[in-house]
This record gives sequence, structure tokens and C-alpha cells, in this order.
Amino acid sequence: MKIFSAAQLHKADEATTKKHNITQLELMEHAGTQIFNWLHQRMQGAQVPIHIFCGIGNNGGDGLVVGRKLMEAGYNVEMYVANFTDKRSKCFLINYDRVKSSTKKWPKLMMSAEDFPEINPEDILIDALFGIGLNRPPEGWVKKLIQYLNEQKSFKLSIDIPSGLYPDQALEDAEAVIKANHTLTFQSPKLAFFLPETGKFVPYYEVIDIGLDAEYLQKTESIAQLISKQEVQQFYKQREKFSHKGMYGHALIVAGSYGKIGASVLSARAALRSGAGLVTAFVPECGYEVLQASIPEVMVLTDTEDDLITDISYDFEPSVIGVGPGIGTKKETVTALKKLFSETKVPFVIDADALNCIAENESVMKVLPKNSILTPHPGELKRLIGDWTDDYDKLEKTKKFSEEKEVIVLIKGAHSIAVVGKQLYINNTGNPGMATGGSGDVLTGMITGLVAQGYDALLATLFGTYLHGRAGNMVAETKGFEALIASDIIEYIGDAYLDLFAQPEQEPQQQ
Ligand SMILES: NC(=O)C1=CN([C@@H]2O[C@H](COP(=O)(O)OP(=O)(O)OC[C@H]3O[C@@H](n4cnc5c(N)ncnc54)[C@H](O)[C@@H]3O)[C@@H](O)[C@H]2O)[C@@H](O)CC1
Ligand SMILES: Nc1ncnc2c1ncn2[C@@H]1O[C@H](COP(=O)(O)OP(=O)(O)O)[C@@H](O)[C@H]1O
Ligand SMILES: [K+]
Repeated sequence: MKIFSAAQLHKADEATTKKHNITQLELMEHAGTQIFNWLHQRMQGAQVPIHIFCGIGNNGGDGLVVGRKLMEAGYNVEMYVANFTDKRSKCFLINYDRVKSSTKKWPKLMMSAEDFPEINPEDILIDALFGIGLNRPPEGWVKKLIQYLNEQKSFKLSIDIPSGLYPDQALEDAEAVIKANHTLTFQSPKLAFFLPETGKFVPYYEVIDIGLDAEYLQKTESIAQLISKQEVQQFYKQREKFSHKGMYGHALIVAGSYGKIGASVLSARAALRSGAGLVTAFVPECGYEVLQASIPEVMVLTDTEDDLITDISYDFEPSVIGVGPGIGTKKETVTALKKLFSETKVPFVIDADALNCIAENESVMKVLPKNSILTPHPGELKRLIGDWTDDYDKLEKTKKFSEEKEVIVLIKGAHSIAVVGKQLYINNTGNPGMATGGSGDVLTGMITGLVAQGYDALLATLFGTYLHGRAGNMVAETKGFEALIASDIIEYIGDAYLDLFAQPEQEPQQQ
């Protein structure tokens, strides 16, 4: 799914009204009606008090439409207008009048903190203060209003975006944002929903299709793409009946050091479970028995050193090399990596300590192979590209790094983001249970296993990240978050594949 910027959505709005010969007011009526339908379906006429807080722009206009429709349907509604400026939008004003003529009741005007209403915990709050037109942080009594609403225990529903958040630029005042329980967002989720500093204000959202011009949206290059099941289904390559293991690649996993051999076990097993034809693990001598005993399907090569990797040699042509988990950053390992990178012409998946070795040694950075897939968590990323001021600065710096080095960078996190030059691809699977040691090693193995099978670097990155998160979600369904460990993710890779094309369960048919 495409993620558009505020500017693009405003343009889509214009294109829609022009091309389909409808007015902005009609578009607003349609958007508000969709929100009303959503509420009506859930509330079925329940007389729970609903307080709607409207601003004076089009987001406020949406709130007025919702309020009018709810009142017409007999709901118990109170509407308020936060009158923070006189620059009311045209559609707001028309809807303001419509409320009066339809319901015979003016919304309550709020001019200061003295006008804040009393709210009970069981009431419902609808936030229509600011939408994507926010152009400065809320201040003064408006900020106080946001804080007052946040103090309430009531369920909070934001229209389009929690008020106080910018859709695609850095937050300036985290104390002036509605902490919404749910957000109904128009047409496309906003980039802010997926970034750690702002995503925490959007625990749940749903996209409401308000019918913006499909052709415009299709032609416009979005600022990011959200990768969900629908997208990855198209990546999947079916296995052929007469295929053999030689057709699914031979992955080499270079991982582990004394005390961290488990990292190589996790990566190698994940590569196998993802479907690689053959997997060889290259480990320090001390890892030999551990690997042979724990994964009979994996072949093992060892370094001449017992404790760490010092010279990576092998007697076959790997289809891909996944390198880094648990290898440490000792100088002998750095030297081995530099040699590997400069002498080997196969695709690389580079993770963990291999990234730290690159960041700490300019000479290794210089031989970083083009088209590699780098999978840093934010700590590793910081070592690679330097510090950033906010999430957007982080993305810009990562884009620059990706372009300069010609590599894919997967920034891991709650929503891992693959950065390929200027393009951003946002993963939509995973859960906080996966914040546990070794889950990144599993991901390295999975992406390596996919490249081995012939998926190109970008597809392998996106598909691997999706499956990793989906497998993690399936573990969480049975074990919960806390008990989830990295090995469990591997055990559910198969289920994550099966789930790609699983049909939703059918209701039993009545005779
Ligand atoms: N194409 C779309 O996406 C559609 C958008 N609609 C709604 O329109 C909204 C955008 O409307 P607008 O562009 O009117 O913007 P907003 O409703 O977000 O409001 C911005 C207004 O508040 C002022 N303002 C901004 N920041 C302020 C601050 N910190 N303190 C005080 N005043 C501030 C602005 O000058 C402007 O007058 C969307 O979020 C959505 O709710 C819908 O009506 C239907 C169509
Ligand atoms: N809160 C979260 N929600 C979803 N996924 C998460 C969360 N925390 C971590 N993950 C995922 O778990 C993995 C952790 O990787 P990493 O930090 O490298 O772990 P390790 O080094 O222990 O293997 C990443 O794929 C990341 O996206
Ligand atoms: K809002």
C-alpha cells in the first residue's frame, strides 16, 4: 500500500474534485459519513455520551459532519469547537451552519481552558482538532486542551491523524499530541504511524477509503510503501515438481565466536527453514560439535582458530553469504572480513558484528560489496551513518548511505524499514515479543535462505522481513510476548509460508 505525504494528499483532493466534478464539501460529507458508519456499526444506537472536539480547519469540518450524522441518528452527542483562530475553512463554516439547521443546536465554542467540559470515563471522545494541515505545534490553551483530553480515561478516536502529529515530518512537542486509542485515517496511512518517535501515538489505525481519484494515486510516486500480505503474496516463487536441492542454492553462514556459537545455530537453521537447498556454516573450531549435534542438516566448516573467525575459506561456490551474527570485532576477524569482501563476488547479507567491523574500520567500509543487504538495528545503524536528530533525519541519512554505497539497508525495529536509495519499504508484521536476543540472527538466516533460492536482494529483504514478523506473530498467538524466544520464530517459518495463501475460515453453511 502506498503511503502519501500531506502535500500529495492535498493534491489528490484537488485532482478528485476537478476530475469527478464533485466539491470539497461533498468529499468531506463522504469522509464524515464513512466515520459515522464505522461508529454506528459498532455502537448500534447505544446512548453513551460522545464528545466531539473540532478545530476550525477541514479536520474540524469532518468532526462536524460526524457529529451531525450521529445526532440525526439519535445518538447522545456534544460538539465543541476549539476556536483558536478566526481563519476557519470554508467547508468548516458550511458544516457549522448545517449542524445548526439540522440539529437546532450550536456546537459549544471554546476560547480558553475555562471552557473545557466535564468528561466521564465511560464517555467517548472524538478528536477532530487538527488533521494533516497542522503547521506548528499546538500552544497555549489548545495544548492544554490536548493534555486535558489525554488525562481522561475515555476511549479516544482520532479522525485522520491524532491531533498534534505531523503526517510526514518530525514531532516538535510530544506533550501536545492526542494519545488516541484508535485512528481512522483517510485514504492512506501516514508515514508518522510507523516511526518510533511518532508511531507510539497510533497504537491502532484503520484506513478509510474516501474515494480519492484512483488514477492520480496510482500514478503518483509515494513517499513509502507499506508491505503487507497482499504485496508479499506476489513475491512468492512456487517450487517446481521436478526440482532438486541444487536449484535452491547453497547458503554460507559465517557466524559465531566463543560463547556466541548459538548465533550461528539460529542463522543456519533459519536459512534451512526458509528453503535454502544447502546450508554450510563457517564457525570457529569450538563451534564444530555444537552445530553438528544441533542441526544435522547443516554442513560445517571451521576456522583454524578455536575461539574466533580469522580466515574464511571454503571449497564450494556459495550462492550467497550471510555474515556477522556473533563474530565479534577482534582485529583478526576484521582482517578476515576485509579479505572476504574484497575477494568474493557473491551476494552478501551483512548483520550484527560484521556491521560493527565495517563501521569501525574505514578499510573494510571501502570494500563493502555493492548490492549487499545490511540489516542493522538502530544501534548498529548509528555506528554506520552517525547520529541523527529525529526519525526523519535518520531516514534521510540512511537514504544517502544506501545511495552512496549502493546497498540495501534494513533498519530493524517495530516496523522494520528497507531503504533502497530514495525508496522506503515498511514492514507490517512483528510484535514486541520479538525484542529478544537472537531474533535478528534468525532474520539474517531467513534473508540469506531466500537469496540462495534466487529471490533478488530487495524481494528477499522484504519477503524475509515479512515472514520473520508473521512467524513471530504466530508464536505470540500461542505463547504470548514474554515467553517468545528466537528459536520459536524459526519453528513457525513454515506456518508463516502456509499462511500466505490460507483461505479465511468459512462460516458453516446453513442447510
Ligand atoms: N483529501 C483529503 O485527505 C481530505 C481531507 N479532509 C480533512 O482535511 C484535513 C486537512 O484539513 P486542513 O488542511 O484544513 O487542515 P486542518 O484541519 O488540519 O487544520 C489546520 C488549520 O489549523 C491551523 N493550524 C495549524 N496548526 C495550528 C496550530 N498549531 N495552532 C493553531 N492553528 C493551527 C491552520 O492554519 C489551518 O487553518 C484532513 O486531515 C482531513 O481530516 C477531509 O475533509 C476529506 C478529504
Ligand atoms: N517491538 C518490536 N516489534 C516488532 N519487531 C521487533 C520489535 N523489537 C524487535 N523486533 C524485531 O526483532 C529483530 C531484532 O533484531 P536484533 O536487534 O538484531 O536482535 P539480535 O541482535 O538479538 O538478534 C528485528 O528483526 C526486529 O525488527
Ligand atoms: K485529528
